[in-house]
Amino acid sequence: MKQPVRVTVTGAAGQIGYALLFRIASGAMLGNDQPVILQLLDITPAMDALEGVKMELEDCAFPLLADIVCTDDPGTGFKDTDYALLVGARPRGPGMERKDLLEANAAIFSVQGKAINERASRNIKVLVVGNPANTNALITQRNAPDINPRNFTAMTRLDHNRAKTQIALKTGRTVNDITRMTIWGNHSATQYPDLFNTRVDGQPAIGLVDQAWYEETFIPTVQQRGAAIIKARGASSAASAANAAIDHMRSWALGTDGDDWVSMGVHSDGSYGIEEGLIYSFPCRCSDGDWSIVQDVEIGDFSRGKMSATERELAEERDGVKHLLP
Ligand SMILES: NC(=O)c1ccc[n+]([C@@H]2O[C@H](COP(=O)([O-])OP(=O)(O)OC[C@H]3O[C@@H](n4cnc5c(N)ncnc54)[C@H](O)[C@@H]3O)[C@@H](O)[C@H]2O)c1
Repeated sequence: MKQPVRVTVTGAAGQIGYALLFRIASGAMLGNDQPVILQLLDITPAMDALEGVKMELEDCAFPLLADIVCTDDPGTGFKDTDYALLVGARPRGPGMERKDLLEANAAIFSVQGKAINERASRNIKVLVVGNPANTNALITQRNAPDINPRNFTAMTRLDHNRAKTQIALKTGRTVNDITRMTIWGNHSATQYPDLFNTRVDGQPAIGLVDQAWYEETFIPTVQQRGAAIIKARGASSAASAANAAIDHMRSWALGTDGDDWVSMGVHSDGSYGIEEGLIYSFPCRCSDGDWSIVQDVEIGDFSRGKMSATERELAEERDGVKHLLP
């Protein structure tokens, strides 16, 4: 049996946490041979609820679950941790402007970045789920200057999975037939799901649908899916978000399949002309616990316009919290 690794989950008492922790403990994220120690971080008022989640985890008698730590102290939550899923975030309250939301989250993620810098494993892999995910990831990264900036990522895998299913449904195939999906940019309504490079059974997806459906139905459906779920369910997506977080970390830790790729919000190195340093979603392949941006993906004028729009939004979000970045 391998040595246990430490996995920190913030916002562990929330609804995504509830859909996430049991799957991490069962081996779905890091494999059936990898024991885990769960380090669960939430705020003080959530400690009773978190204790209840811990009791349920214990009651599952998961063979891979080596220990559970519950805490409201970031220093304890991130101590020696190998993987961190930053789910807890401040939701938008009534009358709250976008700027207020960015600032409230900047406060949370700067504290967590500092704790990661001081306490976590130097090889930590960080996934930010809490919104605005890309900018929260940037804030966390900037507050952890001793850790490689490539170790901080933001989740666009839910958008990626949504887009795969939408094109599979349209073309009468299954998700197994869909490869090379890409979500470019921000996890927001400006994200750009690219069908020019997606393959359906090896054929370019764009050739199987008409441009009007692509622009007027597919793109808005993927971009607005989160809002559609809130409207239908009366609560935001939780199980599908948890599933995407598992997929993201599993791909990063254990690798992507063959010549397929996945979408990850990662530190831009200037690829495709995207401003260096932004946390931007690119097509990525993973192996040996590392990711790389897939190069030479075809970019036409339509894609370029959409990629630039979502890049501009990310630059604006960053500028909105500039005074809070070290
Ligand atoms: N990237 C994506 O695709 C995606 C998808 C769905 C949801 N989300 C985001 O994920 C986040 C969590 O969603 P949820 O439905 O689980 O929300 P939730 O309100 O059910 O749970 C959030 C939890 O975070 C905790 N929390 C708040 N501040 C904290 C802090 N400073 N430290 C630790 N914990 C803290 C809260 O106490 C709560 O338990 C939201 O920001 C949501 O917008 C992202």
